[in-house]
Amino acid sequence: MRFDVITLFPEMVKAASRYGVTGKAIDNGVVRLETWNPRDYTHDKHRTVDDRPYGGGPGMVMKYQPLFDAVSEAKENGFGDRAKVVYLSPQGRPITQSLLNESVHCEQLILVAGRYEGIDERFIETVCDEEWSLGDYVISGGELAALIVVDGVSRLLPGVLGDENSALQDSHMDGLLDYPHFTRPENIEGRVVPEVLLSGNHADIERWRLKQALGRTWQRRPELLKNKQLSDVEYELLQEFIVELV
Ligand SMILES: Nc1nonc1C(=O)N[C@H]1C[C@@H]1c1ccc(S(N)(=O)=O)cc1
Repeated sequence: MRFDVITLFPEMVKAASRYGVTGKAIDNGVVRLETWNPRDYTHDKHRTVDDRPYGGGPGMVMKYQPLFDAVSEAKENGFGDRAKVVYLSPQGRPITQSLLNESVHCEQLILVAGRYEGIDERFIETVCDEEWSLGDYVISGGELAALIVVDGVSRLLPGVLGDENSALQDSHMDGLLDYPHFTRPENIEGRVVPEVLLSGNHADIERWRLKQALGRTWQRRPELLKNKQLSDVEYELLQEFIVELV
């Protein structure tokens, strides 16, 4: 899979991609990451990428032409019109696990990281296929959002995490929050590891983990359960969790 990030700060993106899961995926060739700087596609001596907003108001807006040319180069260097162009902005579709799961099937994701107050609307309308958002807040640049997409999708690719299952068992992978995790020592200042996890009984452990995931989701993010059709076993486990609370 190929990611192309359109960014005024390519070094920021490249540096952050050298570590962890993304770095490993790039090193073993499962992922290719390229950056394209709109400033390299300007034609004036000041290498202008932004300008004042029509209608007045604070801040600057990123210009259409440098962005357009940078995306065109990324497409030409990649999979052409088979690439999906995504603009990262607070106006976009929330970046959730299901969005990341869907994106695993893309051959090339061109991620446009905005700066300033945003980008010329005509670029979004004519060049971008989709708009995605980290959440309902404004950060200084779309690069962090792009890096989250690169990391979140890369870890789902076969061979990246080593044991593909661990990505599938992640929190939110099945619409639930994760169960609690423990490692040595067994006792930390009197706080011990749940007995079931030391039993070696994998069926009991799996049941306990599912109960914890259901219970934590009910406690912390009940709205996630609205989208989930609980099986009889899951419903029973959640009831058990709630009863044990009181
Ligand atoms: N949240 C986010 N998820 O992804 N990117 C996010 C983000 O805040 N990017 C900001 C730098 C850029 C930006 C883009 C668009 C707008 S605007 N005018 O559309 O409000 C404001 C600020």
